[in-house]
Amino acid sequence: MPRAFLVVMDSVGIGGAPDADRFFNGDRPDTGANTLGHIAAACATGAAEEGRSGPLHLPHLDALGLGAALRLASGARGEGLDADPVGLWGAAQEVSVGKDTPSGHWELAGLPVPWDWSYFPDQTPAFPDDIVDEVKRLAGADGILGNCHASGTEIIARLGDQHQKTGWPICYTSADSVFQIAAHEESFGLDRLLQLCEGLAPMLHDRRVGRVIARPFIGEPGSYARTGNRHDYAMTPPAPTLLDWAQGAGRKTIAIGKIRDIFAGQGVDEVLKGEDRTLMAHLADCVATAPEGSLTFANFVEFDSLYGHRRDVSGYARHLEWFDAAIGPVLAAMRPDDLMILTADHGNDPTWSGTDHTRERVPVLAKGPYSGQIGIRAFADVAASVAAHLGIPAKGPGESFCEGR
Ligand SMILES: O=P(O)(O)O[C@H]1O[C@H](CO)[C@@H](O)[C@H]1O
Ligand SMILES: [Mn+2]
Ligand SMILES: [Mn+2]
Repeated sequence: MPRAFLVVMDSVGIGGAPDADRFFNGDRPDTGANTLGHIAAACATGAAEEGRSGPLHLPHLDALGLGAALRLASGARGEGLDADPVGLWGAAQEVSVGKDTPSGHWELAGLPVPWDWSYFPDQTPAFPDDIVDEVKRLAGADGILGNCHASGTEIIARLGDQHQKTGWPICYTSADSVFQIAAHEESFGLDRLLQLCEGLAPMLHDRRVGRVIARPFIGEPGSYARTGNRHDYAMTPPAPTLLDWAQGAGRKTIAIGKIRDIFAGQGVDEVLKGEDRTLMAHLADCVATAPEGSLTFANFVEFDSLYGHRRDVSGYARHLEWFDAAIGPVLAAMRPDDLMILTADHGNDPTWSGTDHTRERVPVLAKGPYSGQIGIRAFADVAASVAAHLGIPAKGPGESFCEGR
């Protein structure tokens, strides 16, 4: 029975979104943002030489059509990405009115977000008093720190010391629909932070704030570092997604990385977590051993969290090159009737101003028993195509691009 592997390279956008002018980093619209295109250009001009060198080298992804998808989506020629695609390839654009991770993943899974998320204004204080009061009550603290838009690494460097002295949680947000709480794992306590976030989440979900995110960190003043114990408390998807369709059809569903959190556990049978390098080993194991008819859904977050938000062009290029080298043997180990789709959920152009995601089209690259160009599709077509390949009913608005190919 055919198996499917849906792999999201978090934030690997390819520009060209027709509605980019309606999304912002600070005051600057996202018009012209192009994560892959600008990284490739920086590499070609010698502007991304930390820990790597020269033109962007992605032979496996390019053979699947990454460079061709970039040209199709945005008209940009990615220097070094010139292969003639061998598989099924194209691009997709989002309709949900959010450039965040849940919006992108839900829509890829066949569920465009049917509402506008709530966002907090880019001002200080950013949060209304009743939310602040609830945080204080749940934390047993007399106040909060932050209460503003911020980058997570910058705000713990700035306020970590004060946090340790007062015991007040550091609360911040971004251009996404998120309420983030940073606290020291030892002086504040990891369990206490997780309980705080879990307790606060229902109030914020009721207001259509998509996620409350625990951001634990360790260390001393001047050397604070975030840990892998981040936890997202996300709103439950308002309707079944590809994961539920597959599970409902009796298929095994395996979530690699953040997928369970993004879907609030809905439709997930098994969870495999870790850093991206560990996740690639999990993906390889799933290709080797996942049962007939199963769906494996993976998210590789470090493109976004370690490099995109940090506006680290060399780091992003390094991670792309690591991913490309590591995915090669995984692709080679697939069975003839397997389908693997490699795509992304939004952009996060590391050459752009600000530290937020960028509205972009995304690549859709597939290895499996299909080939050809699929054009510029809807995100939801990915779910419909996976469902068609698995031979299960699709319940979303998408159309399969596998049919007849
Ligand atoms: O700057 P950090 O804390 O990494 O935050 C980023 O991560 C959040 C959730 O993915 C985004 O909304 C963005 O704010
Ligand atoms: Mn994302
Ligand atoms: Mn992000």
